[in-house]
Amino acid sequence: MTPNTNHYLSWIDVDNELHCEVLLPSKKKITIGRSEQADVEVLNTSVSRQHLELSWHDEGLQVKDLNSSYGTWIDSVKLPANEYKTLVADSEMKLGNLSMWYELRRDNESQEMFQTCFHPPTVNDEIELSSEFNDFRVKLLFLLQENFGDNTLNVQLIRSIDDELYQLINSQELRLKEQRILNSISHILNRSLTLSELLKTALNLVSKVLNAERGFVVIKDTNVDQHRILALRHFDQLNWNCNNKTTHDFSHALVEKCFDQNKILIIGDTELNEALDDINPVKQGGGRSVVVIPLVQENLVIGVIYLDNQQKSHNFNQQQIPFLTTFAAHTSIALHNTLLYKRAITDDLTQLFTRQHVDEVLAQEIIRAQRYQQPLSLLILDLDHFKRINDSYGHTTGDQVLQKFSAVIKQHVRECDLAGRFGGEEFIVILPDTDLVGAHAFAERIRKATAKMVIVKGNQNIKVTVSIGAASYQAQHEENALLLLEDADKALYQAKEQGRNRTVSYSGQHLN
Ligand SMILES: Nc1nc2c(ncn2[C@@H]2O[C@H](COP(=O)(O)OP(=O)(O)OP(=O)(O)O)[C@@H](O)[C@H]2O)c(=O)[nH]1
Repeated sequence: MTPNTNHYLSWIDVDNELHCEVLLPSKKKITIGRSEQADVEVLNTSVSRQHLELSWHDEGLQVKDLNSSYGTWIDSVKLPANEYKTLVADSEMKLGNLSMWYELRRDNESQEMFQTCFHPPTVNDEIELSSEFNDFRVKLLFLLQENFGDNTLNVQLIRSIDDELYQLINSQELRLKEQRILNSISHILNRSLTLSELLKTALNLVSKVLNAERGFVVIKDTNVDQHRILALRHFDQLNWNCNNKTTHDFSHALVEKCFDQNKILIIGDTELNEALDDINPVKQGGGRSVVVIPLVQENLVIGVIYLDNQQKSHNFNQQQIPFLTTFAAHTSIALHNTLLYKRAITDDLTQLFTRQHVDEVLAQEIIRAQRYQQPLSLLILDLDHFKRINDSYGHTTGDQVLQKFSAVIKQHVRECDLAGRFGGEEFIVILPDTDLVGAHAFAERIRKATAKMVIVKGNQNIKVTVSIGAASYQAQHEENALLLLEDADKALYQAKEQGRNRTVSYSGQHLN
């Protein structure tokens, strides 16, 4: 983690408001408590006025309980007061009876680090609600007994009214709790997330709410008519191959069924389900109780969430279907929006980012490089004599070359880099946190891999080379992305001039 990038703590309160506090670099410490003096004010009676301190250390985010009355727990272990403990992602933090989920994620587009704490409704609210309802129940029971409870029939009638009232209160409380969780989930999912972030977040949230041990999300990739796993939770890496339908893999079979049938499937106990005997679920790595949830767009299943609990029978049940249906609808809408956005910023032919998106990201990266004085480099890559390929083998083969070259770029970039098609046979790679020496070395790796690339056309092997211009952000560029692009372009021109199939780094000086 780089100390200069922005780090945020964000959380959603019971009124469904999203709050955000910048931690680093402006603030190294924040406090959570019930008083106005705390940086994060949480209104819950089991939270002390100054309850907890969060601070950044080299190892990451650390928590310290400030000698609170009701205590702080991380994953059910109580923290000793005034001692630091490193918080790992995906853990549950309890301040008194207020539960918060801690989640760490990096925003791929802005490269900023977010700390996300999500908390479901406070326990206190539910206690207050149920005690009010129960008070009413007791008073009603007393009144009925006093006025009508003089014979056995009436006593039985009063008891059955009370039973019904009790069931009603319980189910209303459950609905209320689910509604609040759904609101929070929808709020979180509607933040602009990348596809894999969105699916991981949805998977984590629904797993926590339903007490699922493991899960994964499969998405239908319409381009290649295949299913791809985009999020895994406590599952070993799965090799998903939808053509291999003969496999007796339990989870695969159920997910395929969900894709076909477009409905939520709940199996309370796989060992008791006779229809599944031949699959032998537990041995084949499936769970004891399982649920699969379709994500739907215009009546077509575009993805499936699989959840299971390996030990516990009936962890999932039919009463959860209304909750799951609404959850699936929220997630499907967020997924649809994310896919639309992804399509808009992706070049059809190469599946790299579009020029417009690259321009936007470059402008943000330049601002960040300037503000935090971090290195930033840029490559412009141009295939050599590409016109000859088109002229000799035709435009379709030219397109295949562009696709294969794009795949080479994709194989080499890191998660935080951004590769785009700049137009025609010209490409661009933005390299955050990389100086000119690093950018040159990276460019050379791509250049060499491109020279080894072979495109087979009939009995001919087509080979191409690439020329690359590299440039790095300098203070004199200020916030002007065009100046940096011009430097990289000048370097590319020199690479072409010097005979192609080479990388040139821009070495010119900028004068104020
Ligand atoms: N197949 C295909 N060709 C394209 C595409 N976009 C641009 N081109 C072609 O790419 C070629 C670029 O040619 P030039 O700009 O002369 O460059 P070059 O032949 O690569 O020569 P140098 O860059 O100087 O090494 C042109 O023939 C364009 O028609 C595309 O999407 N598909």
